[in-house]
Amino acid sequence: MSSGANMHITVRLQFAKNVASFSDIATAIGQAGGDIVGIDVISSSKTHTVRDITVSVLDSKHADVVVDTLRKTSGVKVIHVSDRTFLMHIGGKIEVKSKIPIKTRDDLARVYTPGVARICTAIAEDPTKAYSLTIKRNTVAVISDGTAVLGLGDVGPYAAMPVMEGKAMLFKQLAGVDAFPICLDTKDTDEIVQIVKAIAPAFGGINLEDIAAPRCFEIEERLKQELDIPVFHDDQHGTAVVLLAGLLNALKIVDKKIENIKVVLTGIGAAGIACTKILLAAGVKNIIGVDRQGAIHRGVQYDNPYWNEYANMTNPENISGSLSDVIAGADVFIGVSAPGILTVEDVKKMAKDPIVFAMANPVPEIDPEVAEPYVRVMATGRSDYPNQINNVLCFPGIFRGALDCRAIEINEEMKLAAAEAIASVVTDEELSKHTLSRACSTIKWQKKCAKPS
Ligand SMILES: NC(=O)C1=CN([C@@H]2O[C@H](COP(=O)(O)OP(=O)(O)OC[C@H]3O[C@@H](n4cnc5c(N)ncnc54)[C@H](O)[C@@H]3O)[C@@H](O)[C@H]2O)C=CC1
Ligand SMILES: CC(=O)C(=O)O
Ligand SMILES: [Mg+2]
Repeated sequence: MSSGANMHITVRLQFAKNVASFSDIATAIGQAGGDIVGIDVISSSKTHTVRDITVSVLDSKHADVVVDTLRKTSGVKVIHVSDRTFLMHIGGKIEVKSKIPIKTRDDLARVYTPGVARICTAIAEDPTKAYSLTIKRNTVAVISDGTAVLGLGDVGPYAAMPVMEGKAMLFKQLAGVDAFPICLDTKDTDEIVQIVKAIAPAFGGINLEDIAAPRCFEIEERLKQELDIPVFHDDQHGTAVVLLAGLLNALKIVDKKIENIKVVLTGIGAAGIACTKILLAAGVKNIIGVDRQGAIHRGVQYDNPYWNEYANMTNPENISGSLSDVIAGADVFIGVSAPGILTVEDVKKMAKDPIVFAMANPVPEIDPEVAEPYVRVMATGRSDYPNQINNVLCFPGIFRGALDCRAIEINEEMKLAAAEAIASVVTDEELSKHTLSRACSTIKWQKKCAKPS
């Protein structure tokens, strides 16, 4: 399955009018499996035409095939190839803007020295004034060490930036929260805790992102203890909230009760452990976690202490075996693990009306188009398929609520309330196997989360 969401390339071509026609070009692209979605004439002379042809392709390899085919077409010269997703990232995706124009010396004297000194003094005398006189009350730090970026793994702090910039955009656009991407060039737990504590005065909340398990658990716990602003590991709690929201709606479609279902969840890391905990809190009784070595069960001493704890709270029948073994009879599959690990054969073994949430990004555990004929409800984490179950449905709104009521934490009750609120955005009349969730719907429910803690 393609990892490039809706990948389009734009190829600028020059072709000699007496050698090649546009239909030759269209045929070449079609034969290479590309789909023309746009044509712009750039210039035309008696002998040559230059056109920008935008082509939908499956992925980067497929793009190379299309371009190679064009290069081999007689009379055609490829001038350059661009990718609209790359174009969107040139120079980064966000910027800082002033709220007040500085037009006069008087303005300057008030926003900056000497006027600003009186503001500093006021805050020094009463630090809570930082909430009214600085950006703190509406600003969140998006912190990553780049060790578990989407499902790409440890790609490092530089490569993590596009995701963190994207999260900052979503905070702003969906909930009006100002967010800064901060990617740290360290994997040391103590150092990360120390750095985040040291920068905390500027922020009203800390959103930890894409920090690998199990280190993420300690970092979050210590920061929660030591800071008086909400600290929220999005991959754990944002994911858990949206998963529960999606499941509540999916269960209505299949008419099953949460306490009766069997759930198999793959990927017992940051997202998987938090998803399991919220499902247990919501009433699921039978949940089996599967990681690379198979089902997590009691009777094994795992090196990962979180898995020993996991074995004690899940898998009531203490079943061992591979994903293919334990999936038999499951009502729900939840994947927060790795691409392509669920097969159609596995899905066929599930109970009647299977619910499959293949949430790994960017490539899910099963291609939704392959799974679709065998499942009742299918969801992924992607924006280019129906039923997006992605923490973007949660983190902007839950922080909006937390900042507005100046909450000092985001607790379990707030997460459950957020899940129910997100689920409720889709009304019973609208609910169908293709409208489980509504992406970008945080504005409507965020107010419900904004209760003082
Ligand atoms: N849709 C959404 O909103 C979200 C999706 N995710 C996705 O979930 C995945 C995991 O993310 P995190 O929990 O943050 O990472 P993590 O690194 O904390 O955990 C990943 C876990 O998956 C396990 N795993 C890897 N390959 C596996 C396989 N073949 N079979 C079974 N288990 C396997 C790893 O051993 C590890 O325990 C990523 O693909 C990520 O993009 C994560 C957060 C939100
Ligand atoms: C969506 C997200 O946070 C992830 O895949 O890591
Ligand atoms: Mg993430």
